[in-house]
Amino acid sequence: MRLSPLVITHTEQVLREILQFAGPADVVISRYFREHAKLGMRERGAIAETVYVILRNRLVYNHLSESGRGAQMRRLVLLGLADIYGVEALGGISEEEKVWLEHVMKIDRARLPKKMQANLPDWFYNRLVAQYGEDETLRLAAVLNTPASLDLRVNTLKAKREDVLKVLKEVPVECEPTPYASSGIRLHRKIALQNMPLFKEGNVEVQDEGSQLLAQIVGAKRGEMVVDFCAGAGGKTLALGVAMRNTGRLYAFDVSDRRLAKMKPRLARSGLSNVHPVQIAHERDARIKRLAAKADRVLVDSPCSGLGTLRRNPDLKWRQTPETIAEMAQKQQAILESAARLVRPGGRLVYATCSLLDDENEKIVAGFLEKDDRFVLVPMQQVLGEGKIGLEMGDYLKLLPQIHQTDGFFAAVFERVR
Ligand SMILES: C[S@@+](CC[C@H](N)C(=O)[O-])C[C@H]1O[C@@H](n2cnc3c(N)ncnc32)[C@H](O)[C@@H]1O
Repeated sequence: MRLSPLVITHTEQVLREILQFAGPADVVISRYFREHAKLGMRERGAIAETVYVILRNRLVYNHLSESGRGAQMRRLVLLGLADIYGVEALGGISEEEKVWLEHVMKIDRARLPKKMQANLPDWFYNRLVAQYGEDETLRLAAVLNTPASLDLRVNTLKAKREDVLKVLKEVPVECEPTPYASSGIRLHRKIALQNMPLFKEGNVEVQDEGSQLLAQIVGAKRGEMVVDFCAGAGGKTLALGVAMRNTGRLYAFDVSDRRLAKMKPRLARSGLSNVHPVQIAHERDARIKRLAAKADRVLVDSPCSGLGTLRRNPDLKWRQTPETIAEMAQKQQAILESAARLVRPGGRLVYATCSLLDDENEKIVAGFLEKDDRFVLVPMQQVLGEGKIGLEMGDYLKLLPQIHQTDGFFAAVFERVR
């Protein structure tokens, strides 16, 4: 099947905008498609996929595009398209471009410098190497630079995992239970889930297995008072509400009205009625004070660099800098300190990020424990045992894409002992 030459020109235009890194790639792509309503589904799919491949492989493509002639943006797009569809599938390329592409596609990328193969910005690569060593960083980078699987969480208020697996297999959709999360299903390919009764009736939600595990380690129980301090569009809120079997009170705080609004239809589908979304102005908002020392459990799913989610958001690695990480760390410390005030004596506090960097993880935990001696760390192995989760961890939950096939996640659990 030959691709329309239009795919090349449109991808060039979108890419030009995205490479200015003024906003998230998915937002730019959605806007571009709204402005070009006539683009067909197939073209849209090809444009989006090509942009993502280029963002993932940017360093290697920059290197390969040094040869050849014409605008560099076009050469990047041709490389992306050739990687996905093969040179023969490209419509509207000149003979010269074809010869060039056939030549560069034969280059053995495994012989390029390791750092280039990782396709990560220098500062990030260096920090990962300092944390994990070079070999592990290369394994991590290789997986971070591939698309994620599609994971679902079964809403066990409405359905059983084995029944949902049966329905999916009848479609047929190849899928299997996730290895660690108790309600997860992993699909082998993306499907138009939004149109399926399973989704519309609230039996499943899309959620990475790592996110499901974070909600599980909170350990929320029936009848408790739980606070999801950075609830966003409610991914973990929904999982917590189900763990509480739709009883007790679950506060969903966030500073973003827009994100909280996205939680509404999800809540409606889920059938949960124990969730109370509250928009707060900032982490020291007066509305938080009346819950001081009342919560059994508080989850801080903190704003972070998102560098653990590069499989889904490959543009993040080019948008973050050491400066944005340092700013983020200050915010994380402030949010964790404020959220801690809500925990009752004997209650638990969970700090989580989807970052791979110590600066946003271990260092925040150390800073917090140093300042607030009412809290002690609960070793993650103990927490996992309590939740019957079959994972081996030390003090923290550290999920890594190359090992656990999830996004990169970090979590620490604290108990208030005074
Ligand atoms: C990692 S996201 C949360 C994702 C969400 N928990 C989920 O599972 O879908 C972090 C959230 O923190 C929110 N946030 C940022 N600053 C905050 C603050 N000072 N207090 C509370 N929430 C904040 C952001 O709006 C964002 O929605």
